[in-house]
Amino acid sequence: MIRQYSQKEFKEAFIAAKTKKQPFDSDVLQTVKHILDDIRNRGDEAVKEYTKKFDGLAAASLLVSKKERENAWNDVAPEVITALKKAADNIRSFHSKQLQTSRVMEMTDDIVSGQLFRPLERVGIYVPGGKASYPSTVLMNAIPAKLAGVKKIVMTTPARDGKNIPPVLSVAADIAGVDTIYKIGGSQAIGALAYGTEQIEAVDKIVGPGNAYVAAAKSLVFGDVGIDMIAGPSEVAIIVDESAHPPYVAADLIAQAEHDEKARSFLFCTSKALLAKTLEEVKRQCEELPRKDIAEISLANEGAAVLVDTIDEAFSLVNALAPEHLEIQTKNALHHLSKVKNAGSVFIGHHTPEAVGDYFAGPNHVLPTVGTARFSSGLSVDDFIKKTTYVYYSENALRQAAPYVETLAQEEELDGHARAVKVRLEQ
Ligand SMILES: NC(=O)c1ccc[n+]([C@@H]2O[C@H](COP(=O)([O-])OP(=O)(O)OC[C@H]3O[C@@H](n4cnc5c(N)ncnc54)[C@H](O)[C@@H]3O)[C@@H](O)[C@H]2O)c1
Ligand SMILES: N[C@H](CO)Cc1c[nH]c[nH+]1
Ligand SMILES: [Zn+2]
Repeated sequence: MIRQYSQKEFKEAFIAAKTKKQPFDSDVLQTVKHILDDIRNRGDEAVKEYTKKFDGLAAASLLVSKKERENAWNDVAPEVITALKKAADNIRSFHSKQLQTSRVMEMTDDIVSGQLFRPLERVGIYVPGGKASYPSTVLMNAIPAKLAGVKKIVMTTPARDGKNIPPVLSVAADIAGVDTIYKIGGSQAIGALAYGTEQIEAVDKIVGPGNAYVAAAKSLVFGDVGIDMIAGPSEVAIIVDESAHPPYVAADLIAQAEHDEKARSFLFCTSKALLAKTLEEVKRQCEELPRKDIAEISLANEGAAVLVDTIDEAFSLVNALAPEHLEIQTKNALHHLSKVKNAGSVFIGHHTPEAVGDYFAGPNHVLPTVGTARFSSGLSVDDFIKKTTYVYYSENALRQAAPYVETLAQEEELDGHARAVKVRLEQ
């Protein structure tokens, strides 16, 4: 099942190796290029054709109507609605503390400078819906946008049954404050959001995960619109010592593996006996899993277990890997937090499975993958805010600055820049 690697082998296979960063191949890219061009040229007509072709939905309007949104509430179990509302409260509370307001950096009689914080006007949220529905992803994407003050949040997701979107996605959208929902999936959704059609107004930024077609489309429209990130397959790295419980560790490795055949679950363990027990437990638990096939493929092809001498060695490998999720299941786990340099989100102690973060705890579950946690962060309120700097100088302040500005302008041989200062001080 999960293969064991020496530290050296692990470094070669997962860190030094030039892992493919783009989660799509050139065939997918070509298909998506064609779809995007078609949508730019033919608008709604093309969107409808692809929606019929890929999702089996043929409809005059792809908008989820007010009536459909109201009816959805009758089709979702009360306990699911309660859980969504409770999760939404936690996500809102966590993200509300990320909010920053415009700030003044300097304020004297002669100089005022600062930063204006302004929300994006229109944001598109892609919610995957090909193989499964993810209401948690609706909350994770829409709540930070709403808190940031985005004026219009437009969500798209495919109608899996060829008719309607899953009611639970519509209910989650209502709870999170989504304004408009369209029954569109894949690259045609990304194209419609990026370029606009007769029915759909273009947005300023597109966020949310999706399959290879969605990822390829997001990479191609970037520049015309903003995007959050290109999400690759999910990952978890778990650091454990002899205090860990094999059934807990195994369950968490499997929880990530059941997402996708390409998901990556890594174990770093200081105890040989515990490592062996955990791998046995993984085998046993997989047998009971409805998504056994996906998890087994993922664990066998993409998983790795590494025996380390010390916890510090485990952190050194994990920091080089920069995983999407890191779990620390050791004694005094909180004390190790300071050793984390690169990871999307960290889950600390024996009673904090990553699943609690996927749904409920408050931090965002849209996180950097395949090593990109070295230079980027998970989705947050900041993704929906633009920061504009401003400066005011009095004549006196300009006079003080003039010699320096003119010197630097001359150094760069930009006489026009120097003149823009001089001309104001000549009389
Ligand atoms: N990182 C996260 O937070 C997170 C959360 C939820 C899901 N995910 C990931 O999102 C992905 C969801 O994938 P999915 O497929 O279930 O749903 P999806 O909604 O991303 O993709 C479905 C769409 O793909 C398009 N498509 C399918 N086959 C096509 C083809 N041959 N040519 C052109 N377009 C085609 C169709 O338009 C269809 O509507 C999974 O990999 C899952 O692990 C990630
Ligand atoms: N673990 C996923 C991100 O890697 C998010 C998710 C959604 N639902 C369940 N899990
Ligand atoms: Zn998950």
